[in-house]
Amino acid sequence: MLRYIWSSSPGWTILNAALILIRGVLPLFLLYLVKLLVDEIQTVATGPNGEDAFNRLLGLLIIAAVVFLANALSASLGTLVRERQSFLISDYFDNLIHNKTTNIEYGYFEHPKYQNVFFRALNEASFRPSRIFYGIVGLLQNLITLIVMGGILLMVHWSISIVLLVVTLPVTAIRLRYARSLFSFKRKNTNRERKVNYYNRLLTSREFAKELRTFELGSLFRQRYHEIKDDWRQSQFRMLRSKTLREVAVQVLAAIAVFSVYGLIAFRAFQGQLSIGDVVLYFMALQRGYAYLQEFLGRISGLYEDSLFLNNLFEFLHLPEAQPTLEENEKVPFPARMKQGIRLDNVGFHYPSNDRWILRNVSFQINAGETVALVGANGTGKTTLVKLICGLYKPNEGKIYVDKHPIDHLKWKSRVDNISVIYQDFMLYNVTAKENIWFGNVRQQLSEKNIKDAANQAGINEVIEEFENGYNTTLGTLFDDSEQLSPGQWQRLALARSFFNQSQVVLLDEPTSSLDAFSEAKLLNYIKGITENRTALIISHRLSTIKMADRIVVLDGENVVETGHYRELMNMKGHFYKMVQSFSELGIIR
Ligand SMILES: Nc1ncnc2c1ncn2[C@@H]1O[C@H](COP(=O)(O)OP(=O)(O)OP(=O)(O)O)[C@@H](O)[C@H]1O
Repeated sequence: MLRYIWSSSPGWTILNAALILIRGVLPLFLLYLVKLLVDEIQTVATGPNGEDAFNRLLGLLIIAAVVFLANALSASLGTLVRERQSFLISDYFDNLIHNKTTNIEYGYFEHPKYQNVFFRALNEASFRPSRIFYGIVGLLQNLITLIVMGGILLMVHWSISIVLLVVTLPVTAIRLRYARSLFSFKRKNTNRERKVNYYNRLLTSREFAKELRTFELGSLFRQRYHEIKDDWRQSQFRMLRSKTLREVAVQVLAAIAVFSVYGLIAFRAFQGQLSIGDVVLYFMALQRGYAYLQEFLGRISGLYEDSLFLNNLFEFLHLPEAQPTLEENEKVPFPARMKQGIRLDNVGFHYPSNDRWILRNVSFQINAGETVALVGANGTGKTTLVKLICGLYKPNEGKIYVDKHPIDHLKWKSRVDNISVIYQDFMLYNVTAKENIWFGNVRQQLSEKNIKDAANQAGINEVIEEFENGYNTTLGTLFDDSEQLSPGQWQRLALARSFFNQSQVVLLDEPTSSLDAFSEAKLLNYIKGITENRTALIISHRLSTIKMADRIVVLDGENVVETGHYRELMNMKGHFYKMVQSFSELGIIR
């Protein structure tokens, strides 16, 4: 991190170091000038040669004013420089985090065990690194001041510095202990803290606002929020209270020790060993020295606390990444023109969070150029299968092939270019309509014509063109001058995204679930057109969509139970037939 700061802005770093030095020394210089001033005032007031002494006094006053101003200016400049450098630190950590979140396996995001790690790291990451930086700068500044201040106090008596150190150490020990307990308390209670955050989100964010009102869930959620929060806050408060009580006890002892030293200085002044200027200097040095020492040790405990919390960030940054089966340069590109298609060979899969098999011994082929409909009751693993083909998860057993190549032997980028997908929970990007479609493949030119073609194929062109800013309209409800689409229109936009990507394979997970019958009929024609030259896997509960497929693969209880064309399967009067019968009675398959 320090190397990054230095290499990004050596000039600012040097300025910062110079300011640390100046800000460390100037207050002491000012203190010394005050002593000289007091002595000089005494001389002017009592001495015979008034004019000379008065000129010296004036000179000292001017120097003190300049030092005072320099001290104030260096404080303002210091804030500016530190702020500038803290931007760099926050950029540095943002880069580390974003690099990790975009590259770790997708599975981490769906695994409850890792939600705590994510929460702890990302919650603290926004401010801890900058705070550590501020802490180190302050610590260095304090250290310089303290060394010189210690020297001044040594002039009074060697024991004063030691007394100050001894009386401030117990408070520091108490704070360090508290930092450690707070850290382990927060780690142990991450789940509770996440729950509090969750209920807060339920109460405050847009996505829940509709149901919150229609089901009148507000007071229930508020009650739960407070129950968890109060309990958690009380435990935290108890820890804080015990720390404060201990601190108060040692502060009383510290005050007694400090005032004994004041007494010692006064005693030596009475004995005529110190001038009034000396007394002022020592009194101020003692008072400031004590304050600086407290600040210094406070910063040490603050830094200790911040560094403990930084462990959370490192825990996240060190989450192990998947070992690729082959290095990227050993992988082969996706076939320029697929010949055999996609083949699943005895695929078995369970999610990392548990051992329950979702798919077992699943074998079937999607021939090149063929459209296959994957059907099955809810929860039979259809979406999971899409995630496996997209490479979000790896099968625990068996393999998936593209032609003769195991799918994980294909170069990742060529895989992304050649397999486009619409997930069941596709994203609603709050960006322009144009970009929403272009996101289907950002490696392709953002050509207005191709975007419009894709929108036309998905039947969303007219809707977009009606907006005042056409394709440049920002969609959603998050930003000014946006236009919101209906769920069906969003779905068509998502389809346009996948049409924009001129991929060989399209995977559509319930692509027509939100469409009205008219749009669906129109869209099915488009899908037919689109899938004519492509290899397609469509998941759907809609009979109209299923019927369109060249072949149907029926999933049930972990594996494939039937495959064939719609007519064949209906004539077999097997699983699919029963499913169509019962589902159409229930209205699930339409
Ligand atoms: N991230 C996950 N972690 C653990 N289990 C999961 C996860 N995602 C899904 N499952 C489980 O896997 C099973 C299959 O889910 P999947 O979403 O693949 O079903 P589906 O056939 O697509 O269902 P639907 O028709 O409702 O869309 C379900 O029992 C579900 O509980």
